[in-house]
Amino acid sequence: MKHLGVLTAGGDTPALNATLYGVTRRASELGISVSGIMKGFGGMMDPRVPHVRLNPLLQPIPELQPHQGGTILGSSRHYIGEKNFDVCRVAVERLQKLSIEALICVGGDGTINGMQPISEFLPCVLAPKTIDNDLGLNYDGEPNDWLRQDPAHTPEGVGEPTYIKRKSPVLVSRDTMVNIATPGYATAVLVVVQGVQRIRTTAESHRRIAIVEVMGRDSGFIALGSAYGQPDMILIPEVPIDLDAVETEVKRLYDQQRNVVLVVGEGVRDTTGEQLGAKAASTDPSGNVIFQGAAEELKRQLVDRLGDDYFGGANGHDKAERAIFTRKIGHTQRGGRPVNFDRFHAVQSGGHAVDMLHQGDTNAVSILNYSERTGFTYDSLPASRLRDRWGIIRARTVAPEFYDDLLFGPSKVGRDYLRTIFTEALGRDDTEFWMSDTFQPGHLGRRYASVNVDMQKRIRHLGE
Ligand SMILES: Nc1ncnc2c1ncn2[C@@H]1O[C@H](COP(=O)(O)OP(=O)(O)OP(=O)(O)O)[C@@H](O)[C@H]1O
Ligand SMILES: O=P(O)(O)OC[C@H]1O[C@](O)(CO)[C@@H](O)[C@@H]1O
Repeated sequence: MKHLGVLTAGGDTPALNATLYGVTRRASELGISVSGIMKGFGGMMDPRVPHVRLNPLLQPIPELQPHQGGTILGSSRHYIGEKNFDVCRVAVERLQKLSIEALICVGGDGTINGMQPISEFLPCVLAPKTIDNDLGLNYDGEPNDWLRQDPAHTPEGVGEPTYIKRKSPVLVSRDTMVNIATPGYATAVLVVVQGVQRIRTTAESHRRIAIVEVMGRDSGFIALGSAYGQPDMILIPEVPIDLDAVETEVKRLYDQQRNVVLVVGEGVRDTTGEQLGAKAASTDPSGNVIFQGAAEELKRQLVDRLGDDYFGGANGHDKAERAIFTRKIGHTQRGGRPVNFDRFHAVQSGGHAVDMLHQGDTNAVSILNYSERTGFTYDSLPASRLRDRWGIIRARTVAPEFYDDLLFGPSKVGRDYLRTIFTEALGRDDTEFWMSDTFQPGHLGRRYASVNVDMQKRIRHLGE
């Protein structure tokens, strides 16, 4: 192999450039040229194939910095369709005209679906990324435990098939997980933890209830990690919200400490299965639900239940509406400098993806596993092992073993999982960077220099 392509697809994470760096560094060691395709699958589908040579003379270009958040290639949710083979064949022919012999896609579960039809024509490997930490399995064989009920077999006899998961045959723990964590997750949790700690003291001062909404469409891993910020209650999408239980606990806490901090995953559901934040739902180009606000909806429900009288008098609030406030941590979770854990593993994962292609793997995923005996190790997983028998890849969710719904937080097994990732997630250079960079006087008089400006100058097109 002399030349490979790489692209970044889906939502960005702080560790994408680190993965691109790992790809480029390992490829350079092997004497392989790397071209970055701009803006995910969208760039591949563009007849002019905008691309940038990432290692001319087998040296990474200076714009490619592993500690810089985001992706210098840009990303998109450009939809291809899993069976759109004709379009993919034409796109691959264009890559071949650029002499690209294999492709690394940096992305999440959606990206594997996009990669699937392309892998019919070109060797492809996925290097995982996603702040949601939902790419992987709780245990080997998990997709085989899904059952489908066809509408013909339901009393109504119409509608879409429904899927339910059989109870897991193993006790899930960090040791059973396939791909224990995805680059980007640790940094997102850091941002959430800092947010929760800051919200706490203002909620304490003003005797308020704060509802903090964090990302994670179907998976509560980010919410679970917020436990490091010591919120009083964590609500995850995997466990339907019992509003009576939430109200009782909120009142108990508020009566005692005159402030409460709740963290909610954006995808939390009520007991009917409806997502709180999707009441006025719309979707993005990949078909993912765009949430309107689970925290706002939960606030509405608590305002109704607690009422103005509860907060009046000694607590100094006229209205429940003022006493309860919401904050979305939002896209700050996705940006900025990646912490040491993400940076290190993203670089390794990118390098491993190159080795996988070099060894002849295709339609496979570079994964990070952990066991007490070996520590962290890299492995290769055929993408098909993530699919159920109907071909669906499901977001990995927080296993019941990881969450205690009476404590509204991580269980012992969940805490063991978090410790494995976070105890050494920060490096000394993370704090040094923070100290030296945050109030650097030079920032005051200098405008932000976007890497996009220099990257734009490097873009080449097919035929040029
Ligand atoms: N079923 C599918 N068939 C073909 N392409 C798909 C499919 N699902 C997603 N894709 C494409 O894969 C890319 C990434 O998908 P998506 O936006 O769902 O992000 P992701 O890889 O799951 O990462 P994240 O959810 O963490 O942002 C997009 O370009 C999307 O259109
Ligand atoms: O930036 P966008 O396209 O609004 O996407 C937001 C979504 O992407 C993610 O960050 C990653 O899938 C989700 O947690 C979130 O719901």
